[in-house]
Amino acid sequence: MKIGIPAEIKNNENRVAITPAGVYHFVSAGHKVFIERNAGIGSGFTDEQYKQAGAQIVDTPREAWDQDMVMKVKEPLETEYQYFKEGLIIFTYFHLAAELKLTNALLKHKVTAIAYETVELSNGSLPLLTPMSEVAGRMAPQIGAQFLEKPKGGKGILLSGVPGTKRGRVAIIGGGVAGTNAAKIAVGLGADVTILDVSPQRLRQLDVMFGHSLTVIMSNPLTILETVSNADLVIGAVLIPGAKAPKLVSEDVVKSMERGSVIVDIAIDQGGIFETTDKVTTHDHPTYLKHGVVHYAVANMPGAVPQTSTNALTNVTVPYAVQIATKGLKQACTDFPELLKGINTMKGCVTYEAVAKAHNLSASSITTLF
Ligand SMILES: NC(=O)C1=CN([C@@H]2O[C@H](COP(=O)(O)OP(=O)(O)OC[C@H]3O[C@@H](n4cnc5c(N)ncnc54)[C@H](O)[C@@H]3O)[C@@H](O)[C@H]2O)C=CC1
Ligand SMILES: CC(=O)C(=O)O
Ligand SMILES: [Mg+2]
Repeated sequence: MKIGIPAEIKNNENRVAITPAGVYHFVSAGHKVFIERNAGIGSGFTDEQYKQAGAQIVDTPREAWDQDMVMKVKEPLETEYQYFKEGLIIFTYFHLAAELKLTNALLKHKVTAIAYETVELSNGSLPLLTPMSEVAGRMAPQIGAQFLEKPKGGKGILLSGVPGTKRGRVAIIGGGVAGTNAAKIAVGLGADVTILDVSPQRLRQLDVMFGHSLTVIMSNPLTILETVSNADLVIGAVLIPGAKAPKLVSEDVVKSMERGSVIVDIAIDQGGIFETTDKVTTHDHPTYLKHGVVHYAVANMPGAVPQTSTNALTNVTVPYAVQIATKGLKQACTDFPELLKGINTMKGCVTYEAVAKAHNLSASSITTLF
């Protein structure tokens, strides 16, 4: 199979979909890899390193896109829709429940869209989302700490406090991968941390993990109101796989927060869990102020730490991509059923229930389309 790797074009997206080790993996299995010039520079990989691993360097995005399967990191942006063609496989993050225009373009051009974020193992875990949720979760308290500083627009509180003063209060909504990783760092920084989740089983696991170093609370509208209105920093980390994020924190609850408090909505890539995170921000302009609260809503947080993120992401994506290239998509899905869940569109149909629901469409069964 011929695999194309375009350079990422989203704001400050410095990750790339393949490392030289990944190229070597494909080429050893008999495939050809075409990488856009300088696509790896932001992650610390030179064209020379890719060439040595067996890739061909191409000068234009079109040459990278004009292959059988394209691997990317972030969802295709509008300027990339021109490269869509019937039967093309695109393997990347899509977040389609929050992306109507992109969904329509994929359907119109009969593209097979395999979304990293919905590849799901039988135990419900999301192996291709996990590493980036780990990264974004660990970044969230350090970003929050920075925007709590007065010159950055915050109220001017140090999360750890110092002897004789109050510690900063951090509320984390959603105790999955991103939330747990955010909690680890927030506890490490010395903050007073509360984590909320709706799964009783998850609450028990969090209790075992963290002991008395933080407070674990059942998530419901009242506990959200109480915790958020008293927090200096609120981190949104809820996910309903593939679906648009539920708006769990109302505008009134945000209004009840003290001026200069900070919201970091990690779940913004699925639409965000705050009524007030109604727009996505970029690494260039990461925050906006609403009701006196600093809102951070960057949908590609891990793009800012590419040396960590590219390696963590490609460690898990490339082995699946090599299976698809070697066996064909149908056989790869038979051998690795988690990949079947990753297919969001194929042959002009939406094949993922939660995405179809988000756009008032009906989902087709993938097995009838193969
Ligand atoms: N902005 C960015 O750059 C990035 C965003 N993400 C996003 O972060 C979000 C979280 O991802 P993961 O942690 O991997 O998901 P996860 O599935 O591991 O965790 C989600 C948690 O939310 C909990 N939950 C569901 N409903 C809830 C409610 N009403 N109240 C409280 N908790 C609730 C679930 O029980 C689960 O524990 C996703 O939207 C993901 O796409 C991930 C990486 C980067
Ligand atoms: C998961 C995701 O959206 C990201 O890593 O950018
Ligand atoms: Mg997006």
